Amino acid sequence: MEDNLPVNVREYQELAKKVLPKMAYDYINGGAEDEHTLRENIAAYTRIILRPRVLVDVLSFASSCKIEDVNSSCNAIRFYQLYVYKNRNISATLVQRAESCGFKALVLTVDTPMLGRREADIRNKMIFPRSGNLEGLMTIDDHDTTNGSQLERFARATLDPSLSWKDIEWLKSITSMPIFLKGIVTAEDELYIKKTVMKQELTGENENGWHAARRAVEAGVAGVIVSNHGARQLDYAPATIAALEEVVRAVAGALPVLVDGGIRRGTDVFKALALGARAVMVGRPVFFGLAARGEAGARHVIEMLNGELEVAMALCGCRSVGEITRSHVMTEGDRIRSLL
Ligand SMILES: Cc1cc2nc3c(=O)[nH]c(=O)nc-3n(C[C@H](O)[C@H](O)[C@H](O)COP(=O)(O)O)c2cc1C
Ligand SMILES: CCCCC(=O)C(=O)O
Repeated sequence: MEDNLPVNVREYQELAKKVLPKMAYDYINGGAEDEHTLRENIAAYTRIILRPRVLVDVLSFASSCKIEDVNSSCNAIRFYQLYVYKNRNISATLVQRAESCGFKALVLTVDTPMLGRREADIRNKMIFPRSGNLEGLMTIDDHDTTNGSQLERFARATLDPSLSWKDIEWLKSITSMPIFLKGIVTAEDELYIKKTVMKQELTGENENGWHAARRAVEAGVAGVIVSNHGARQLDYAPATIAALEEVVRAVAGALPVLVDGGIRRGTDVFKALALGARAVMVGRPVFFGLAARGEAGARHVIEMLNGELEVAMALCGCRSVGEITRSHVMTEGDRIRSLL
């Protein structure tokens, strides 16, 4: 066993910064433009306060809340994240490969019709490693390592900026995997999703009911992920934890809502669940763990978050994830409303 293992995500981040080449660390850690949303993704969590309950007998908490309950990146279930390329055949091939490998769901990233301006990458003349997945499917003719971000040029050449709702229909026609949409931060998008999904499947007899919505979900979009791409796309997009509740309300139980962005503590996971997320996803913490200590580091990061969540749950008086409720947190909005 190594001495002095990091005890939290921030310490993993410090280690990752020490061991990674600057270009790689900046690529992983950086966000778009002023990095306002990058800071906010984390800061918005710090403004949410927990409201613990005491004397509720939580001694059995260790058995009831595995990270699997809240994190879709566990070993057992794999989701395949998809970009839609200008050449649809490439995306179709990737989808079919994922399906035949046993991936359980597709995560379609919808916030990247083009790449956000990541200024650290532009400054570092970032070179990105060729994706093995695209071998034989795409030849990328870019030997220019002297100018700007190579990833940005790759994205401009290959990603389809005309991606739209009709492509969801196309995706559904080529796969039986459930499709999650990743990159939603407003109720307006949510309502559109709900309407589109429900229009196809609702019979009218039970238009507002859970059953109809569930049938719709089974047949259509399986869920949405409130995400701003780790603040790497549109700077000044809302912090995801601040956007979550608006989206959850708009969906009104018709679809599961997941969230990512800025989660660095078990208490952050707790806050996201309290505000209506069915599960959370983490990005950079896993990269930091991986960079610092390989697979063991990545695993440790997830275990630490799980351990922190268990403690937070126990101290808030929650014996299972299902016992975490909206009244266990106080947001800035709640504070303002309480003064009125
Ligand atoms: C280095 C790096 C690469 C990423 N690549 C992708 C990607 O290819 N597709 C995607 O949908 N999101 C990508 N993301 C965004 C993550 O999926 C996720 O939304 C984000 O990292 C969550 O925020 P967090 O890092 O604060 O946890 C990437 C993030 C990082 C840090
Ligand atoms: C084409 C972009 C792939 C990587 C990515 O999504 C990111 O760096 O955030």
